[in-house]
Order: sequence, then C-alpha cells, then structure tokens
Amino acid sequence: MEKPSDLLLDIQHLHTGFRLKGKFYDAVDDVSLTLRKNEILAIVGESGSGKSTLASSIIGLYDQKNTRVRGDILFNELNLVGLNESLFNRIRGKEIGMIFQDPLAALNPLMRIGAQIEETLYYHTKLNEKERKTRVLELLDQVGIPDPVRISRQYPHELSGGMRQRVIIAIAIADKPSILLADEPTTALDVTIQAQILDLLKDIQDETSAGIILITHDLGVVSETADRVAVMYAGQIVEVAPVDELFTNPLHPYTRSLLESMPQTDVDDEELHVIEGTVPSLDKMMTDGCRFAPRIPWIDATSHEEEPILHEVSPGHEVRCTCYRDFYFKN
Ligand SMILES: Nc1ncnc2c1ncn2[C@@H]1O[C@H](COP(=O)(O)OP(=O)(O)OP(=O)(O)O)[C@@H](O)[C@H]1O
Repeated sequence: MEKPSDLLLDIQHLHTGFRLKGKFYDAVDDVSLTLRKNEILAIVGESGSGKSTLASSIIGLYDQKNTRVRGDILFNELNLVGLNESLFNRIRGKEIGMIFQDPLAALNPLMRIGAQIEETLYYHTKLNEKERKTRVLELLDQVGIPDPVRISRQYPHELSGGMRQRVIIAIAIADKPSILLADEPTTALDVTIQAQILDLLKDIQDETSAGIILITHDLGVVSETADRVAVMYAGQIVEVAPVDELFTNPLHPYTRSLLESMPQTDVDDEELHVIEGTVPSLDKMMTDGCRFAPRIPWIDATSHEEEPILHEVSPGHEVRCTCYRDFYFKN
C-alpha cells in the first residue's frame, strides 16, 4: 500500500500554452499526474504530443513572456507553478536532476569532465575541494565509468556518446535529487548502449529511491524500464496504467495504435493496424470533443463523449473518452 509520504510530485490540472500570433494555445491541456518515490513513470506519445512541454513546465524552463502556465505542480508542498527564478534555481539540479537527449549539447566542450561534475557540487553542496574531488570519482564509478581518474581529466569530445550520457547522469545525481527528469535519454544512442543506460537508470532508482520521469516515444524503452505509463496525445493524457496492464490490456485507440507500430508486439495482429495521421499543430488542435476522433473517422460520432474525461477501468488504469468501448481497427 502506498503511503501519502511517498508522493513526490502532484500535478493537478496543468495547462501550458504558447503564444502564437498574439494568442495562447495549450500544448499541455489539463494534465493531472503523480510521481511517487521509487517509481519510473514513462510519458509516451508521438512528436508534438506535449511531452517536452510537460517536462519544461515541471522544471520551469520556458520563455516566461510567451508561455502561460496554469494549474498546480506540487513538490514537497511547494507549488512550482509561478515559483520565482531564484527558488527554481535552488530546486533545479539539487532537488530535480535533469538528463537530456543530447549529452554533447548539455556538456561544456571546453571543460574537463571532472571539473564539470565538481562545479555542480560546488554550487549545490557544502563539500570542500578535497571532498568534491573524491565525490567526483565516486560518482563516475557509480555511473559505471571505468578508470574514473583518467576519464575525469578528459574533455567531452574524447568520450563516446554512451560515456557522455553516463557523465550527464553523474551530474544529474550529484546532489542526490529526489526526482530525475529524463527527456529521451537514449534516443541518440545505439541499441546496445541504450540498454546499458536504461539499466543504469534502474540501478540508480534502486540505490536512491528517486522517482524518475522518463519521456520517450519508444515503447520498447517503456516496457523494459517503466513501472507506470502515461500516454499523451495532443496535449492530453489519453491513458495511464501500470506498465504490464498497459501492454496486456491497452484500451485507448491511440495506445493500441502505438503498440501496433512496435516491432514484435504481443497484441493480436489480425485486429490491429497502425492508424494514419499525425498529432495536429497547436493552432489546429481541437478544443472540444475527442481529439483523436479525426484519426478514427469510421467510429460513430455517438461513441465519443462531448467532453471526454478519464475513466478508471481498473485500479490505476484510466482511459479518456468512451470511444475505446466501440473501437476496432479498419483500413
Ligand atoms: N516554445 C514553443 N513555442 C511554440 N510552440 C511550441 C513551443 N514548444 C513546443 N511547441 C509546440 O507544442 C506542441 C508540443 O510540443 P512538445 O515539444 O512538447 O512535444 P513532444 O511530444 O515533446 O514532441 P517531441 O518528441 O518532438 O519533442 C507542438 O505542437 C510544438 O510545436
């Protein structure tokens, strides 16, 4: 049974809108989600579904002038929505570690690896110089880097992509944050290295009990790593479920379509076909009705709800709109 104290992040009715030609359009539209200690929550969806916007809302990294964020993101009773920049600077890196897709872009090309990790420790801890240097080597060892002394003296371009991502992870966990936010952490890496980095994230979760938000478009990554999955489409969560439940009993037509596009899926082949189309751009997004309806035009309009909500179909498994009940694939 989960304890209330396990709750790390409580996102309620989050709307994040971008200004386009003088008008705000919500790229994240009424998203409510929780993250608990020791859990890997995957957020999946095609390009443009709002995953990165959700991540940048959590860590407060957006252009204040052209972005409107409403709702609540509660972290230890602190609301991150509207938090001032100096408080956010204390939370980012220290309480919420970040891992991004492109480690090369996230590292300073002119600074040795050890110095970059030490810089984080300098800003976020009270360790003295000697302690920081020792901790740098411990961190490199923790993320599976062989010969930490040698690697700490190297520059980012001297390391492979997988090694660089390990360095980014070392920086992200340097101050033992309670939350790790990983946005497509393995997309730029080849398959073998991807698996190693995912294993490393799981090891870190085991060792630190951190809650991890893993943003990805890759359901293979999800099946191997996540505990719970939220599927996003056009700014909304369309289905959320424990990982096994999502893979064995996918309900929303969009989830089923994503699963069908996965190689070697277990879902019944005869029944499923990939649905054509893409996520609409922000200014073309429907604001009412089922946003997925245009991609399944053969489903009768009466199957959709006028204002689709998330329905709990079993404990922890929710699906948006009633159309899933009548859904079947047809080419
Ligand atoms: N700064 C911005 N200004 C205007 N529109 C934006 C901005 N950032 C994202 N968008 C739009 O918001 C929508 C959601 O984008 P977002 O990057 O969050 O999706 P995503 O699911 O993370 O996609 P990807 O996997 O390609 O990163 C898209 O239509 C995108 O074009």
